[in-house]
This record gives sequence, C-alpha cells and structure tokens, in this order.
Amino acid sequence: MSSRHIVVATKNPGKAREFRELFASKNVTVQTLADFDQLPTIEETGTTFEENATIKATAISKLTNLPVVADDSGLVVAALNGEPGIYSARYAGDHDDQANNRKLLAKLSAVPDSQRQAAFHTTLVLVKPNGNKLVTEGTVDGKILTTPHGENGFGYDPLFWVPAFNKTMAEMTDEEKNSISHRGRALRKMLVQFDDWWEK
Ligand SMILES: O=c1[nH]c(=O)c2ncn([C@@H]3O[C@H](COP(=O)(O)OP(=O)(O)OP(=O)(O)O)[C@@H](O)[C@H]3O)c2[nH]1
Ligand SMILES: [Mg+2]
Repeated sequence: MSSRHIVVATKNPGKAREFRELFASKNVTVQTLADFDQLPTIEETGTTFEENATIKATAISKLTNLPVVADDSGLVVAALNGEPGIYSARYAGDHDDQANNRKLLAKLSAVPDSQRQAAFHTTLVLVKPNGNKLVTEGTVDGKILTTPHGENGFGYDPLFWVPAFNKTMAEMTDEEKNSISHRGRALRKMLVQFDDWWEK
C-alpha cells in the first residue's frame, strides 16, 4: 500500500515527536504545523477537549485541504477540581512548562500523598476536508509528586508518577511513555479505525 499523508495540527514539539513514533508503523507520513509558514494561530476557544481538538483539526484541514489530526490534552487533578484541564498549556505562563509545574506544586503544597491522584487526558479529532470525522480519547492515571524527576518527555511529565512503571513519565523512554500514555492509547484506538476512515 502506498504511503498516506496527514497533518498533525500541533505546534508542540513534544507531541509532534510522539505522533511521528506512533504513526510510524501505519505507513502514514506526518507533517506538523512547523512545516507550514503561512498558517494563522488557531485560538482554542472551546470549553472541552473535544471542542478544542475539533476547532484545531477543522481549521487546519480547511486551510491545507489535507487530512488533519488534532490533539487537545491536559492534566486533570482531582484535588484541584479537575484543574488545569483544558488550560494545562496556559496554566501559569503560556507554554512555560517550568512556571506551570511550579504553579501546580504550589497549589498542591498542602495536599497529602494520599490525595494527589491525577490523570492525563487526550481527545484526538481526525478530519478530512470533506468533513469525515473520527474522535477517540485516551487517559492514564497517576499521581503528582512533590519534586520533579527525569528529563524526558515534556510539560508536566517530571511530576506525573505512573504506578505500573514506578517512574514519572519523564523517567520513561519514549517507547515506554507511548505504551501507556493518554496520547498512545487514543492514537491506537484511532488507528484501529483509520483504514475505514481513510476510504470514506
Ligand atoms: O507532561 C505532559 N505530558 C503529556 O504527554 C502531555 N500532554 C499534554 N500535556 C499538557 O497539556 C497541554 C496541552 O495543551 P494543548 O492540547 O492545547 O497543546 P499545546 O498548546 O501544547 O499544543 P497544540 O497541539 O495545541 O499546538 C500541554 O502543553 C501540556 O502542558 C502534557 N503534559
Ligand atoms: Mg494548544
């Protein structure tokens, strides 16, 4: 089968790397927004992960006339009533991972170990210029540590501890993270339906 081509509508280099790895087995080649000069920034004006992913995917698909997948994701912390959620990238400073991590630790400073449960969530939306749409979700449960551990990954990964590995996501290899991450889970669900979707 000839190679198929899609655009991953993300400006986040950490996500872009994970998508390239996850799509590699599917004979799908990937471009990201970094490969396009002229595209405007798409404002994430939705109130849910699915709305924001749909906004990003639909806008970029119309502008490029190509099939597009968008990922809207974030960290959902139980003791903070679900914060930072859809605001994860802009919690403290806009895409300032260090400031976001500091704010998270400050907010949880009085919260004991037993109440530091959290989950990462991803909603993926895949659309074609003809409007054919596929939506999948993935989550992974963990806990927020009190200090960062590890250098890999991005975002909140150094604070997000996963019981099955007894490691933070930033201590995992990319392969380990992809095997259990919210994004890996959502994308594997999408890939099961990808061939059918592609034909429609
Ligand atoms: O430690 C992390 N490991 C992950 O695996 C992960 N996935 C998401 N996040 C956080 O949630 C925001 C998404 O916001 P988001 O979906 O709007 O993406 P983004 O703005 O970074 O890029 P784009 O895809 O919108 O261009 C990100 O910036 C991160 O703060 C993660 N943190
Ligand atoms: Mg964003």
